[in-house]
Amino acid sequence: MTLYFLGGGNMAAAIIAGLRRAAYPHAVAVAERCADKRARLHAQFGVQTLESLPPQLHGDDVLVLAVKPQDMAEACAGVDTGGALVLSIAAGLPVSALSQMLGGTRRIVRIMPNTPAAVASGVSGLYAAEGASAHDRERADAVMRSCGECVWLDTEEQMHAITAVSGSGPAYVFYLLNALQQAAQTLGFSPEHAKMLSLATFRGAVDLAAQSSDDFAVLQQQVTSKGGTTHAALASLRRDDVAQAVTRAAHAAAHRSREMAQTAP
Ligand SMILES: NC(=O)C1=CN([C@@H]2O[C@H](COP(=O)(O)OP(=O)(O)OC[C@H]3O[C@@H](n4cnc5c(N)ncnc54)[C@H](O)[C@@H]3O)[C@@H](O)[C@H]2O)C=CC1
Ligand SMILES: O=C(O)[C@@H]1CCC=N1
Repeated sequence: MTLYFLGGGNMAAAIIAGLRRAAYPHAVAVAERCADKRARLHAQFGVQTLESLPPQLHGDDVLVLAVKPQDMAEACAGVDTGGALVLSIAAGLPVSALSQMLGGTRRIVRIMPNTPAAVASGVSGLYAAEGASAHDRERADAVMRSCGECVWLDTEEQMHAITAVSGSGPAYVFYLLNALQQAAQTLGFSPEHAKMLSLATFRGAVDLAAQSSDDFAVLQQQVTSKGGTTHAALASLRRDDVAQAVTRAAHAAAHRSREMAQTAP
């Protein structure tokens, strides 16, 4: 069995890094049209790289569709899956559209991973089409478990929500990290110290939250002295409606995912 990737960009590289760290036992090959990226993937991970997929895959192979949604129809044209299991990580593209692009195959699992897969700290939402067997689900789970946690979804509709929360989510965290770094610089720290302080604060808070049985709101209270500094900062965040802004951002992502599904070929 070979695990093929169609597209070797950011997300494919993150998954391959996770697979390598977890010593994934099967051969991995990447079809990537850009020669520079092929060379980088081969040098970094030792995977086989190809300009395009072989003329026909084997029934035991697994094909990961990892091109941008708008490139998917063109990339899939002429691909003969040979009955292989297809895993699509593309945002928005429904099983029905993917099946149509791949000559009617129903053996499809949709996956919404995230880039922390690269350090085995990812979380993936998975949804199995009706044509995928229990064994297919296990194989998809085995690929993504090597990159972090897996959450199986009951309906395809839930893919929009998981895309908005954990698929796009790392970008929200990097946005906030960057904002705290910028704030630290305006308070007089060098860029290096500002980066270290922001990162250590996020990491420490996440580690604490992960190891605590308290809700996030209780942990927040434990930092906040009456009339103190945190109280002043939180009052400012509330005035700026930051919690609502985060909700609006996640809903914008889910809305965009639905739009992409509606306009899929
Ligand atoms: N970047 C992220 O955080 C996440 C991305 N995704 C999904 O992953 C997919 C890929 O996204 P990225 O890796 O960010 O994009 P990317 O642009 O970094 O990678 C796509 C790669 O596909 C290659 N490609 C395009 N057409 C091709 C073809 N016909 N044959 C071979 N290679 C071809 C491109 O050269 C490029 O390297 C998208 O569908 C996206 O929705 C899902 C979850 C998270
Ligand atoms: O921005 C996107 O469309 C992709 C899907 C989730 C993260 N990146």
